[in-house]
This record gives sequence, structure tokens and C-alpha cells, in this order.
Amino acid sequence: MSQQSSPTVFSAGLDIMEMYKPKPDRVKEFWTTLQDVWLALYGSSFPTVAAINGHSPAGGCLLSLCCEYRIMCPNYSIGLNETKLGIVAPKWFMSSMLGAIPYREAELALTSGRMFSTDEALKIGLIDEVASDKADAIAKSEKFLSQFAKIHPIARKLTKLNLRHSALEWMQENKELDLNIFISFVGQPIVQKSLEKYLEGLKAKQAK
Ligand SMILES: CC/C=C\C/C=C\CCCC/C=C/C(=O)SCCNC(=O)CCNC(=O)[C@H](O)C(C)(C)COP(=O)(O)OP(=O)(O)OC[C@H]1O[C@@H](n2cnc3c(N)ncnc32)[C@H](O)[C@@H]1OP(=O)(O)O
Repeated sequence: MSQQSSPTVFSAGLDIMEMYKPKPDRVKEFWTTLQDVWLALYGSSFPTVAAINGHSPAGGCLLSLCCEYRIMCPNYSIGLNETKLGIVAPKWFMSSMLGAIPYREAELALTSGRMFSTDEALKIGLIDEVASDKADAIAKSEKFLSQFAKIHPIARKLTKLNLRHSALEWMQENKELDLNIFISFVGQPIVQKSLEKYLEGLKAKQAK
């Protein structure tokens, strides 16, 4: 459950203003912080559930994909919509999605930057359950977690971390490479132009 300033947003993803005209003194910290959050959450030895009580685009969707189980409230949207911004979901965003939905669904979703409604997300397996509201999402999360009381904690932890091993190992070994890809990618004029257009679209939507 994220504690957000907007009651209808679980997480709006990365701050686009950090990628639009990025400041050289901030960009490294920005990206390595995200890498570290992913490593900590995706690689957590604890069982994790995302109670998604709001829209969850891109980085927001990624946060939920780090968890083993996703419960979402109705009438929100979720997905890795990066291509809609003219950017590319990094390899580890993609592998997080592939841990939840079949390759074919992921390919269609990622290439089109599709955002799914709660019901659509349930249908493809991007979320595991629908909750009627925030309290129900918390109750369902507790129910999911309580099943592990009967499972040996070391057996559960090693099983989870073995399943996630190759993605985690890739990141641990390639943090610097991944950072350099990010910096050179967002620095391209064509990418900056796309982000500018996307931001204009957000502002125009808000002005309506
Ligand atoms: C080979 C190459 C390999 C690798 C490439 C490397 C790197 C590139 C990949 C980087 C990965 C990126 C991940 C991301 O997370 S990108 C961010 C994606 N997020 C979005 O698209 C969300 C956009 N926002 C919305 O859809 C809506 O705002 C939302 C969240 C549904 C809420 O809607 P609503 O309540 O109606 O609010 P408004 O739309 O009116 O927005 C209010 C206000 O917030 C600003 N805003 C919204 N989201 C963001 C954001 N993510 N960053 C910055 N600002 C945001 C919006 O513009 C409004 O601002 P204002 O100042 O006008 O109040």
C-alpha cells in the first residue's frame, strides 16, 4: 500500500521532470535509487503484496510487480506505458512483468504501452485479485500473507530468491551499464522531444 498525496494514484511512476532536461548532478542518484529500490523489493526475502489503491503507470506498475501478489481496487489503470512516452522500459522492468504474465501478453502490452483497467489486468494475470476498497485490499493482503504461517520460512525464502535469481544477479552485475544506458538514452534529442510532447498532453488534459 503506498501512502500517496492523491487518493486516486498508487504511484504515477518516475518523476518525468527528472528525465526531461535531466540535471547532470541528479541523474545518477535518481537512477541508482530506483535500481536499489528494485533490488531491495524484488529481492526481498519476505513475502510481499501490493495493495494497489489507485492508478499505477510505469514505475508504479514496476513497484507492484516487485511483489509476489497484487490486489487492486476497481476502476483504476495499471501497466508499463513507457512506449507511450517515447521511452523504453528497461530490461529489468520487462523481466518483472514477465514474472507475472505470459510472454505473448507482455510483448503486446509493452510494445503498445497499454494501460489495463482493473478487470482487464485480472484477466491477463497482471493482478491476482480485485478488492472492493482499500480496507478489503488490506484484508485480502493479510489473508495472502497468513498462508505462509504454515510454510517453513527458509524454504519459502530460498524458493522465491532462486526463482528471481537471474534477474537479480543481472542487476547486481550491471548497475553501472544500466545507468549509462539510461543516461545516454534520455539525453537523446528525440527522446527529449517525446517527453516534452507527453508532458504537454498531461497539462492539456488537466486544463480541460
Ligand atoms: C534501450 C533503452 C533502454 C532503457 C531506457 C532507459 C530509460 C527509460 C525508461 C525510464 C522508465 C520510466 C518509468 C516511468 O515511470 S515514466 C512515468 C510514467 N508515468 C505516467 O505516464 C503517468 C502520467 N500521469 C498520469 O497518467 C496521470 O497524471 C495520473 C497518474 C493517472 C493521475 O491523474 P490525475 O489525478 O487526473 O492527475 P493529473 O493528470 O491532473 O496530474 C496532476 C499533476 O501531476 C503531474 N504528473 C503526473 N504524473 C507525473 C509524473 N510521472 N511525473 C511528473 N509529473 C507528473 C501532471 O503533469 C500534473 O502536474 P501539474 O503541475 O500540472 O499539477
